[in-house]
Amino acid sequence: MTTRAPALLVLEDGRAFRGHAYGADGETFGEAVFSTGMTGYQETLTDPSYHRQVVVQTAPHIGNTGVNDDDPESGRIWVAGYVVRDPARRASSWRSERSLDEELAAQGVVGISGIDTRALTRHLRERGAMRVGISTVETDPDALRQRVLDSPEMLGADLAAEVSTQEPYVVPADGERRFTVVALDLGIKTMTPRRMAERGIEVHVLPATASIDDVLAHEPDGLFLSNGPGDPATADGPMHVVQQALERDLPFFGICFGNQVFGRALGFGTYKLGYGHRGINQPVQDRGTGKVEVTAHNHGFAVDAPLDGTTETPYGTAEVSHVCLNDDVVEGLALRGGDGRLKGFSVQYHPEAAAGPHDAAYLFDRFTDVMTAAAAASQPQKEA
Ligand SMILES: NC(=O)CC[C@H](N)C(=O)O
Repeated sequence: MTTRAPALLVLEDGRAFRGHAYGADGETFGEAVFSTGMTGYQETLTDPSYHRQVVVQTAPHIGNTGVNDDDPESGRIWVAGYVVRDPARRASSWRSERSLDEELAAQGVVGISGIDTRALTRHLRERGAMRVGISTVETDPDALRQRVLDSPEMLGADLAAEVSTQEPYVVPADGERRFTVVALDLGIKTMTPRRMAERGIEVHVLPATASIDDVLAHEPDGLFLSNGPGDPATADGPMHVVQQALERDLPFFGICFGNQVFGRALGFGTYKLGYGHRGINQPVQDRGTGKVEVTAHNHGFAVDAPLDGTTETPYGTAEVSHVCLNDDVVEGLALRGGDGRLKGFSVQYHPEAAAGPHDAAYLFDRFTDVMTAAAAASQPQKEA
């Protein structure tokens, strides 16, 4: 690979790095975040939750296994920009169909290579996630910084509708259908409905703007809310759908953005983390069983709920079910009815694990358990 043209990266606080063009030429802006995953760059790039974020990979070699058409988590690359230390000079994998550099260029994604990603990551850890610009056309850091300061912030960004499907679609159950679930697409990853389909769930994926009537029209056994980009404090529409579903005792499961929206529906607040959790080896404890699972994360916001004790809500009793052992951030919520039955739950991390470890796959089984128990509870009681 020949050395590409110079490129410039400038953070909103003025720190600048010089490297080389990677992917498309041009200029891009977004929120600078780092991901510590050693594998799974294709899944990272195509995760809609990264919309408007510039991802810094801490793994120094990126692109080694090229790009294939099987692993993407959506129909396109969503990251606003891509920052790597040392791109692979050639891709080597029997599954590879083209190089990552070619793919980024074909999809118009501006990147930068050859910069000290360790120094950049340490800077973001100390100062927090912040806006950034990458340019292959601007050489003056002050001029680029001015444009970074003019670009939109992540706090207050309402982005789910920008990545959501326009039209409803169905992912059929593998084998016999056991349950029907409506999934609100706030930025859903391909692997999530697949994990449900494997368990006999037929998934009706609806746009982020769907109403409770749209949901109920499918006569679902449960409601699911997906991951997604932006600030959960803006997601009022989906939050009302969750509240109306809980009023009707519809079993609920949420992942990531879905966990944050569930938290808001239960009356908790959300807040922005300093630099977030992004990687595939984050330790989380399931407080019900005491077990620790190694999990995949991608979140910059979190739910503000008390770690100890329970909270009474209009829909039942809520508690924090999972916690991150690195920093005590809330990683899951559980809602129980008066009889102690689990009515709904959610996690801040990624049990679909694309990419990542499969420790948390049991949560999809838990969803089928909740739907089974709800169906049993709604059966008319037999005469004694
Ligand atoms: N992966 C997600 O769903 C991310 C949720 C939210 N946008 C956050 O950054 O916290």
